[in-house]
Amino acid sequence: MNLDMNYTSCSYLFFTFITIFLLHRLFSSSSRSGLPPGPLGLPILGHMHLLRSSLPRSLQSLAHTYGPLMTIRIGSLHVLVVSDSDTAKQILKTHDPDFASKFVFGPRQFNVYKGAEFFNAPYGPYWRFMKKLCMTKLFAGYQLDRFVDIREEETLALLTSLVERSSNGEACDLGLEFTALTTKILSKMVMGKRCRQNSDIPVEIRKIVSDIMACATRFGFMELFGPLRDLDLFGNGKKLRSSIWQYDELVEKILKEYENDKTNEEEEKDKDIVDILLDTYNDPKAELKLTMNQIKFFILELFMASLDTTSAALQWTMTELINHQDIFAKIRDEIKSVVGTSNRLIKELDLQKLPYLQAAIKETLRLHPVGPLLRRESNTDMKINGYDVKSGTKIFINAYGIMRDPTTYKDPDKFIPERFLVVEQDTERKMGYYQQYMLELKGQDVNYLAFGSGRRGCLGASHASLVLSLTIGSLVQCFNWTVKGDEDKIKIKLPTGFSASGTAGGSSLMCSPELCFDPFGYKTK
Ligand code: HEM
Repeated sequence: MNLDMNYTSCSYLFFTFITIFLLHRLFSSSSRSGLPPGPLGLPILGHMHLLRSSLPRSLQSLAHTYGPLMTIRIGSLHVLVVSDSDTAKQILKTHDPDFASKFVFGPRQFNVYKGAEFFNAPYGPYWRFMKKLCMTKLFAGYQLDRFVDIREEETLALLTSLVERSSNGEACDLGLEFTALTTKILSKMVMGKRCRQNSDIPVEIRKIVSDIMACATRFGFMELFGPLRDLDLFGNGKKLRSSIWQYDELVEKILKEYENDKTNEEEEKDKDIVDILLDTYNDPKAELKLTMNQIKFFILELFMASLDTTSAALQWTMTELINHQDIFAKIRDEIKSVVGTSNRLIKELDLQKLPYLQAAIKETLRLHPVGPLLRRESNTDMKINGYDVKSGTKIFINAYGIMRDPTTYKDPDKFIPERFLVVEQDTERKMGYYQQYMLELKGQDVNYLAFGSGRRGCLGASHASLVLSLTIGSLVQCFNWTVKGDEDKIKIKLPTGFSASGTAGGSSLMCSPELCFDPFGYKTK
């Protein structure tokens, strides 16, 4: 009897094992096709049933089974997912030009500026032309230096409003404050002249850009089912198109005012981003003739690329600092040691002397990257990790997973800013702490991908880093922060690695500022 049972269980186990093995070979992207491995897929859904609300996190855990290069299918979307820094290095560094296109994911068919994209443009003449313009003019170092007054002025305006709230004992929604701050800074950089004449422009832009982004993010699910993506079942496409037309009306008016007010005497140093774009548009010797639609869409893309990202990064940093009061206190001490007895507010010039503040921001973005999955598309056939990667293959680089890899980062889920100070002190003698910091921030080191890396890395990283450091430094210097309600810590409701909503923790960051250093000098305790 026992023997029979053992025999039956063994046969059962044996056949189960063989069946699983055969099914795995049948459904997974096996080595037969030369493709990297991947889990069992379902018809139509693909691997959707294996993915949870945090896509980067789900992909990170699948990579533990299927390795650093795996095949994933989400509905009709077939992608290769890169989950370690060695493989990422091949894509972002060794073969960077061959992977310098991005695959597009989103409701492109409802965009009224068809074919005018820069952010998602393929690696071709238009993208190269605009990238050069960004690097040499629009976001060049000297241009960013010129915008220092805008950043300091708007930070001061934020502090003024918070001092007022603090003296009235009111809480504030930091999410809203940060989005207003980042819109005002960018609006003044892009179209400063118009903003000086009409201070409502940033508010109008923020409303339109928020509407556009809200509509655009509602498409995700339909997008995954190929042909369904063109059916505007819930009317989001119509809403999206109408918001873009609204933007078009506003930007058209602004561009016309620029053309009308144009004078030949204008000095280079007074030019804002719209001035430079229009100069390029009117330049008969320019390598490429820009169209008005390209200019309009480029401006919109700048707002879309920067508002939610910078605001979310600011919110995540404040969340981590409020939840780690010991680190908050260390940053304040560092600031005190730099401003000394001068009793003044920190300035951008001080930032180079505040490595702990910078490390805390860098550590926040390591844990909570606002762009957790980098997109790439191959331009040519090649082999990666011994697997065939055909031209046109779509790739996700899991920046979230790579930045939480325990082989690179000890205790990867913990908030430890000190981990960045050690590396920086080692390299300090070679090139200076701040330069090293900026290079790492921009993805020089493929273990740190908060701003992406390679040709398609973030173009606003230097600007964003200045805004983050100055804002967070000022908020730490001037206020003690408590969470509204009974809790002493902020509960992070959204799984980390998901930040599409642009709000840390998935809800508004309601906090109470208690003034401890008055930047205006009349209420200091
Ligand atoms: C904390 C703030 C920000 C974060 C965390 C962030 C992050 C990123 C990431 C992860 C990418 C994709 C990079 C890649 O695929 O390798 C990206 C691309 C980009 N970002 Fe940012 N970004 C921020 C702010 C900004 C700002 C303020 C601007 C402009 C003013 C900006 C402009 C861009 C542009 C134009 C691209 C596309 C580059 C290309 O495809 O050629 N970003 N950003």
